[in-house]
Amino acid sequence: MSRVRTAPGYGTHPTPRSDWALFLDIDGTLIEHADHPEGITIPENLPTLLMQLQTSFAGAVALVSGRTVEWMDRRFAPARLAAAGQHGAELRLDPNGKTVPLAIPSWRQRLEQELEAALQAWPGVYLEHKPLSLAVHYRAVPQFEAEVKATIAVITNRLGSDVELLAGRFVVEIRQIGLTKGTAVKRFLETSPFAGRLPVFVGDDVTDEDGFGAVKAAGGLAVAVGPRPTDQADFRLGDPGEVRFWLASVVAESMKAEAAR
Ligand SMILES: O=P(O)(O)OC[C@H]1O[C@H](O[C@H]2O[C@H](CO)[C@@H](O)[C@H](O)[C@H]2O)[C@H](O)[C@@H](O)[C@@H]1O
Ligand SMILES: [Mg+2]
Repeated sequence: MSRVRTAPGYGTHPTPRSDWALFLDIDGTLIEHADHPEGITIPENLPTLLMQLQTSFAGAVALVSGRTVEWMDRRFAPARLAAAGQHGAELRLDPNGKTVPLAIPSWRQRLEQELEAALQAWPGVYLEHKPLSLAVHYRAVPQFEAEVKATIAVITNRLGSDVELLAGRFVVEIRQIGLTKGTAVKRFLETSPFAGRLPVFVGDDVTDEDGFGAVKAAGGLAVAVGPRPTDQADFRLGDPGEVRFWLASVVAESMKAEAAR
């Protein structure tokens, strides 16, 4: 596998192969972070880029995110991809198929009520309501991190053993135990058109480590985005702008190869 480095400031990335199965995280990987989950900007050419990638890899491209699949469809329209949402709690193996919720947490309503009440103590902390999970964001007020995390731990401890906390950057995701980006990737790799391809996972955060682990266990490659240290990365790109630039070059290569056939 050759390692490519281009202009200064541009990270390392693998040489593309037409037999890749590509797994893409969203926030911090395809799009730049913003202070609020709905404050992000979708670059104008991103939906087209995603559709071109689907063509380049015969449909073997999936979004694997903490976001809901409904959010992905709405914000990336007209692009519609295979997808795993809410950190593996929902799955859509076929872009034209239905999204399957894999976990309906029994504790969600009680947790929502208790968190809503408790988090009022820290103005600026935002509770994101997702159907199968909840996310507590403290990006706007990072000074409250320790107190917010301690409070979440106390509340979730009361809810039983099937609750899992997942700490990301300025966020604590609360979800049903046992489903991760890694379990989602494994499921994709058992299914056409992903099965039999070389899996490549691109992600920026601690929640992507499960995805990295799953592709590496299948002989694939992990591409880290941004500065967060990780032992699993084979390659590293600096930020979502570099990721999009790289993916566009992958599409261009694939179109050139197709035209030469
Ligand atoms: O798995 P990802 O695609 O990386 O999604 C992870 C979470 O992303 C969103 O939250 C994060 O991005 C927001 C916008 O930049 C930012 O304001 C927040 O602090 C970040 O945690 C999203 O809101 C979550 O639902 C995702 O799980
Ligand atoms: Mg991310």
